[in-house]
Amino acid sequence: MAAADWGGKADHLAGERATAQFDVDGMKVAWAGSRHAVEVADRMACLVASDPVFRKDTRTMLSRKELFKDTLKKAAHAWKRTVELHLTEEEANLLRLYIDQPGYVDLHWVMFVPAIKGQGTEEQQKKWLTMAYKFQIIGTYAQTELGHGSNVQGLETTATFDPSTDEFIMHSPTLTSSKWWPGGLGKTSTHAVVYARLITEGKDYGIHGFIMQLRSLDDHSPLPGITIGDIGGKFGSGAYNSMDNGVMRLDHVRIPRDQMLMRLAQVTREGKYVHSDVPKQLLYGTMVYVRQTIVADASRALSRAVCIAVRYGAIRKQFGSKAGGPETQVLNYKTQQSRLFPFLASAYAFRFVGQWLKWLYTDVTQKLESKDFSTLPEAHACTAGLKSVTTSATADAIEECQKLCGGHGYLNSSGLPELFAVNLPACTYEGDNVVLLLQVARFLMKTVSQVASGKQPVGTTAYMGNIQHLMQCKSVVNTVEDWLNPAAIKEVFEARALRMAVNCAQNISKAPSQEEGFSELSPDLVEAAVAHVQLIIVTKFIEKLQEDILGHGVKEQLQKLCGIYALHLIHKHLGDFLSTGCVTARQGSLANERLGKLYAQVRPNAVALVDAFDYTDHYLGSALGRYDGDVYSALYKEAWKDPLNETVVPDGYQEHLRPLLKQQLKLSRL
Ligand SMILES: CCCCCCCC/C=C\CCCCCCCCC/C=C/C(=O)SCCNC(=O)CCNC(=O)[C@H](O)C(C)(C)COP(=O)(O)OP(=O)(O)OC[C@H]1O[C@@H](n2cnc3c(N)ncnc32)[C@H](O)[C@@H]1OP(=O)(O)O
Ligand SMILES: Cc1cc2nc3c(=O)[nH]c(=O)nc-3n(C[C@H](O)[C@H](O)[C@H](O)COP(=O)(O)OP(=O)(O)OC[C@H]3O[C@@H](n4cnc5c(N)ncnc54)[C@H](O)[C@@H]3O)c2cc1C
Repeated sequence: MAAADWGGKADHLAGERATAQFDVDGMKVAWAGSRHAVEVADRMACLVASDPVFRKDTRTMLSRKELFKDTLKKAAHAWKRTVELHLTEEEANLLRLYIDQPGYVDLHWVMFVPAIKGQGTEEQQKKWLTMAYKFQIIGTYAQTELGHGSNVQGLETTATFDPSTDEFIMHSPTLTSSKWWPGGLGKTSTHAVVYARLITEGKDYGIHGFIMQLRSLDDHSPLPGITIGDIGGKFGSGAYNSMDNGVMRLDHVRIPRDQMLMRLAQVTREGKYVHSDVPKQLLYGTMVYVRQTIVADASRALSRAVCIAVRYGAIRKQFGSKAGGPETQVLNYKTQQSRLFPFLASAYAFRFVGQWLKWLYTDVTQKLESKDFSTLPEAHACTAGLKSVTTSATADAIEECQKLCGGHGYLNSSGLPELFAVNLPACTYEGDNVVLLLQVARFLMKTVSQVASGKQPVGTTAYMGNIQHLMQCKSVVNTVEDWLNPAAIKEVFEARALRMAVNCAQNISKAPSQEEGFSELSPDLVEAAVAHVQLIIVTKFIEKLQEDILGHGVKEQLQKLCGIYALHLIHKHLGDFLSTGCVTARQGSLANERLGKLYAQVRPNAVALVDAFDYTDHYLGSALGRYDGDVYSALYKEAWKDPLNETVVPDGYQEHLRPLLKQQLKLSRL
């Protein structure tokens, strides 16, 4: 794919590609999940790259208004192409992904539609989804308010049932109850799933979802009683500013009773509140769904940053050998490798755990359909924990990739500033990462207490059942090579996670109350949750290696990357491993020694390993990460596109620069 995109020009990275010790096509399949996935992704990426409407090379130079209009244009064009080409859902999602510009359509497909699917009755789904699928209406997900985001139970918007008219009265009673942040709400959405406190017969039944029409389908003006607008510019140029995150206030707006999403609970014609026999946590189901997709987004964002930094690192040269030999590619510096290759390994690790999480989500959804709710807590903990750990690591890594690319990484044309700005909020949206890790910790504390009372844990906490062994085992690693053994790696990760969780549980039990103990111990609980989630990622990587993986040398490269992922975590969190007694200081330094050897083995494969992500130059959007490695010409060309270069003498010269220079000159002659 990328080779076609490159169009036969000189390949400055050809030497790098020639040193690869594995079949890149095979790796593309392992990365994408199947040959079919590679093929569809290629087709959609090419469709986007070859269409001038989807150009994005001057995006960071547009004003907010221009950028927003450009987003509307791209979204409309994408829909036109979807219809004309009869794209499948899979193809349409990929098309949207490769257009690579956040916009109202994300909220429509990723939150509005799933919220109705998950919380609407069959009748409601039929009515609303029929229109949503044809884009006759555009929807968003309006949950967060000015005063509350994390604490969903603290939302203030009210939905009061009026039996005299069979309607709900939707109202924002305070300034802090204004809806604040929903994407697409500001200027685009015609409808929303609005979360509000349901009040009927004088009683507050807490948060429920309601479908509301916000704007006229004739002239797009807000409906009576609705004040609506954009919340203002956000971090970075271009980036998330293409999205019209919005504010909305409701002044006693009436909607029919049947616009309450009634799968989980109903209000009868008389105003009686009736709860279905499903857990009330299903109200949060849309967030579980989206958190799962965000893990895949994180691996994609991280892999883009790594692709840019690896390719550029192979082109960029600084300093020669003392004997006056050729200059060194910065990728050959050991410090560069030890900073960058853990990100390369993490990109693969997050990709595979994301594929597994998608499977878990599908499995849980099928169980829910047959009224088996037993795996819901684990699905919540896994999606919350993996969303948190992968997005935090990705944001940090993109920032570090900018530094790995030196000064040029700081230019918009490197693609990294926008990538960072677009992915940074993933640490906050769909649940602040710390808040979500505390949810994981809550789940772990429950599991520890169940284990203590003799219950055998299952799924991702099954390892806790091996408590006798894991609480006292000592790692058997004795040589550098021993760290190649997946069982030895898994054992120390399991022991670390379990011991940290048990320590927390013991310390909480010493507190005057469970609640006080949990609050006091929350920093430790967050670390215990991270240890558990990292264990899941390591385990899923190891399990991936047990599958049939085709292609010469592909499995061997993945084994090395798995080793790097696990051992860099041991190195980074050595304090945890030492303090819980899972490894000794000597074993820690053996792990680091092994890591250095793995970096050296990955080095000749580095460029091919990022080629396997199969990104077009269009999608990558980086002068530094071009497939052909022609970095300097690209940087030079990009610079001239800047609006400042439209004139040789800048605007403002006559008013400000000339008088200053003239005045100083006059003074110097006095
Ligand atoms: C159509 C297909 C499309 C595919 C697309 C592919 C192509 C992709 C293309 C482009 C990619 C771009 C897409 C990116 C889109 C992203 C857009 C993002 C826009 C952002 C949206 C938002 O941010 S929406 C708002 C999100 N808000 C939050 O997340 C709030 C966080 N807070 C909470 O979740 C809760 O309040 C919290 C869990 C923190 C606490 O809740 P509370 O009720 O107080 O609960 P608590 O007492 O702690 O727990 C009670 C009980 O419930 C359990 N529980 C909590 N949450 C859940 C859950 N979600 N599921 C199940 N169970 C849950 C909890 O564990 C407790 O259990 P027990 O301990 O009592 O057993
Ligand atoms: C780009 C973007 C897009 C968004 N899109 C949408 C959307 O489409 N629809 C929608 O409804 N919302 C949306 N949101 C809102 C988002 O879901 C919330 O911002 C998010 O859930 C975090 O809530 P908050 O802003 O209230 O943070 P706060 O909870 O106020 O967090 C502030 C700080 O307090 C800490 N904190 C909070 N509670 C605890 C606790 N219990 N223990 C320890 N520390 C705590 C947090 O860790 C954080 O450091 C979006 C947000 C962003 C940034």
